[in-house]
Amino acid sequence: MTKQNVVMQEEPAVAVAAAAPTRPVSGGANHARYKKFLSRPDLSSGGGGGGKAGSWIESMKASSPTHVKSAAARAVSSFASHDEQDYDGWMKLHPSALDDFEVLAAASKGKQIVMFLDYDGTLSPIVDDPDRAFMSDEMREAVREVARQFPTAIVSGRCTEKVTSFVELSELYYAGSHGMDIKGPNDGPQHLKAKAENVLFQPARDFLPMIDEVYKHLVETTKCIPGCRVENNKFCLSVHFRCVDEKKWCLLAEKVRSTITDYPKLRLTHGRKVLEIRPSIKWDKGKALEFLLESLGYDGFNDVFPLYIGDDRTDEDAFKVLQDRGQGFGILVSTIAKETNASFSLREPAEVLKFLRRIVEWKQISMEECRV
Ligand SMILES: O=P(O)(O)OC[C@H]1O[C@H](O[C@H]2O[C@H](CO)[C@@H](O)[C@H](O)[C@H]2O)[C@H](O)[C@@H](O)[C@@H]1O
Repeated sequence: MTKQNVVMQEEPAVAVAAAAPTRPVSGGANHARYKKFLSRPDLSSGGGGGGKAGSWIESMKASSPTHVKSAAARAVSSFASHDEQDYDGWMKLHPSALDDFEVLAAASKGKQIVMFLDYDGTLSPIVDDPDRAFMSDEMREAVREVARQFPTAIVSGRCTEKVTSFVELSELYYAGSHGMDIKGPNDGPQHLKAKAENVLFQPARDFLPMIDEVYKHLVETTKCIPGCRVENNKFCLSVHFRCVDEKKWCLLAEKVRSTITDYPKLRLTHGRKVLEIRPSIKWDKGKALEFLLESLGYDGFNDVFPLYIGDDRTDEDAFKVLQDRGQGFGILVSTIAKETNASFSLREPAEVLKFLRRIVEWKQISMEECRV
């Protein structure tokens, strides 16, 4: 494997899209159940192509430097020591899920844990090339063990096919394209497979031709910008600027802005060094979490305990759902202090690995104790 530039820390930008009228869309056997969410405009954001490229640039710049600062470089900079102070205060509000594991375990005692895992920056480190964001074999093994103990879903901005090919575990649920492409496991115990058939859901299916058209247009118009990369995530698009010279960000923002101006049914959000274009439907990772809980038969039950681990701004929708339901916990993966709806934190994928191993071990011990 080629050595990748692993990114240590970043500040995510805020979402800056605008409301656009949406049309009802269809998508799979579960469409009727979730129709109520689909015809509403997304009021949390701005408008299709509306807004000025300048404000986009501010959001793009709110991210950390394009390339990684090494741990050593951070250690010697005064910026790092100031940051560390902020981080210590923040950690009091969002304690480490490893250090406070017992608190978390006690809260879930006697309840059915359901595990939700983001992919990039959570199970795999952030690297320059999105096609090479592989997860380690140890991580895969840990996720496999987790799925043996608890229903487990991967919730990602990537298209379901791509994230499935990275994770390579057929016993999981997958919610790709920011939750707009949900499918159940192909594998596993019969009772889970039966439930899985109820899970296929694609609320933005009508947008496929539009997304394809915009993808082709963006590939064409951004090809003059070195380092820019447009990724087709099936129901949404990612325009990566991690490897674009900062001097060209304005040009890139303008090209993306002018493209989506022609598509008022699309909206723009920001991720980690990425502009994300998606349908203006009221559907996100939080809605996907609720959908999966309901499909698994846990809706309305007090004895279910969802855990959601993620690093990105798009994961906040899921953290918020858990906070509003007063159920389970969100765990934010971050090495810096950030505003979040998550209750706990972990610093990086290496800590996620430790946490996953720990929860499996805890579950096995609890089961042993029940037997004796
Ligand atoms: O929801 P996620 O699973 O976290 O997916 C969000 C985006 O992740 C990927 O981009 C990010 O990771 C890349 C690889 O480390 C990195 O190069 C890029 O800068 C990050 O934004 C993925 O490529 C996107 O399509 C996802 O939307």
